[in-house]
Amino acid sequence: MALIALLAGDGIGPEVTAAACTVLGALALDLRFEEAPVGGAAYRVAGHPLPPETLALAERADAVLFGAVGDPAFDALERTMRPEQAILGLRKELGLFANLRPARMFAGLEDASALRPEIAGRIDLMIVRELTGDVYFGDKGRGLTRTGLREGHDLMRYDEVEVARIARTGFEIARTRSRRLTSVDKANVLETSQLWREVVNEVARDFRDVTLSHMYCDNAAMQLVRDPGQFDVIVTGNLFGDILSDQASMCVGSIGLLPSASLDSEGKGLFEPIHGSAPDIAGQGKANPCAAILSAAMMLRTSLRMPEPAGRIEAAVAAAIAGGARTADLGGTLSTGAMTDAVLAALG
Ligand SMILES: NC(=O)C1=CN([C@@H]2O[C@H](COP(=O)(O)OP(=O)(O)OC[C@H]3O[C@@H](n4cnc5c(N)ncnc54)[C@H](O)[C@@H]3O)[C@@H](O)[C@H]2O)C=CC1
Ligand SMILES: CC(C)CC(=O)C(=O)O
Ligand SMILES: [Mg+2]
Repeated sequence: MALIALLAGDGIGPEVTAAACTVLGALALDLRFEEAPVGGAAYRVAGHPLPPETLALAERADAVLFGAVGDPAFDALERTMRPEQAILGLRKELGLFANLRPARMFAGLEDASALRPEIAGRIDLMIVRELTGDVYFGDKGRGLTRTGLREGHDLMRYDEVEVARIARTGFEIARTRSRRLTSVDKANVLETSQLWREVVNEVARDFRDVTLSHMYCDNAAMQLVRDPGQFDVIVTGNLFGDILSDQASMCVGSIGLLPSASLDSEGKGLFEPIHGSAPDIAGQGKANPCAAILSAAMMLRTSLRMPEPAGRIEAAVAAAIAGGARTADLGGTLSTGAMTDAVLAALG
């Protein structure tokens, strides 16, 4: 029986993970759930956003199902104690360097996209985001300039091994899709990106069957709304991938639709929607649970090697949406619970 660490977190995290668990429960799979507090919820009860017991559970579980962290009540805390540190800590401690964020247009949802329907209809892409390096993990600090001005810094840094392993993931995924890989960087101005591009080109020699192109991040952001159909797999760094995936979500209708898998070198992983804790709608039953439900499907397919129920969940979400089920973010009126019911009904 597979052990799932259930880390619901803050804001809408508990609402959307509950929806995901309801859907998993309907499939009567051989899964056991163990819950632990994380983020602001953990800070409240244990004085730390990532208590050792929570990390230990995540380490011994077969997979982690994660909601979101972030709570405005803790905005004044120093950075290392903020709820968001919990997800960064989990990614680093568990070695989850590869973050897969698929974005595809669901049939019938073109009207919800920020793009024209004929453009939105072509979207089916995978963002492969490096997850344990870059400015989120480089040296950070505050100080004073020589003239007494307050300053802050976050070092952008990658080494060649970190770039090569995420590039390899990008190429391998491209091989399972249409064999087109776009590496996104900012090599015109960043030394880190020049190393990134150099190493991606070196790794490309082992994947001659994949067509590699390079694009600067600012252009990629523009192309994502101009002609997203040109992209199949995008491989990029932590910061650029974070931003581009939120943007991609609006191209397909809502941030409430995009799931993610964060994987280590053996395929063990943490599965979470790409969105945050959404304090503006927390506790109101407004959250779209689809991203969390689809994250549970990614968990089944990727870490637990259960492709059949994963496919059933994905098909049920698509069928519910095709049948007109819409939460407020998609222009509809369904609550989180009613949207989950629509998915359950489509599950049969
Ligand atoms: N992995 C994580 O735990 C993440 C945590 N955060 C944290 O979450 C908190 C809020 O951050 P924001 O920048 O507001 O980003 P957010 O993703 O939480 O929300 C952005 C906007 O999207 C909406 N939204 C998000 N998820 C939705 C859903 N499932 N259904 C319908 N609407 C949804 C929200 O209502 C809000 O208007 C912050 O503390 C942030 O640091 C942000 C991103 C990821
Ligand atoms: C705490 C943030 C780095 C999380 C985030 O925005 C993300 O992973 O998408
Ligand atoms: Mg983000």
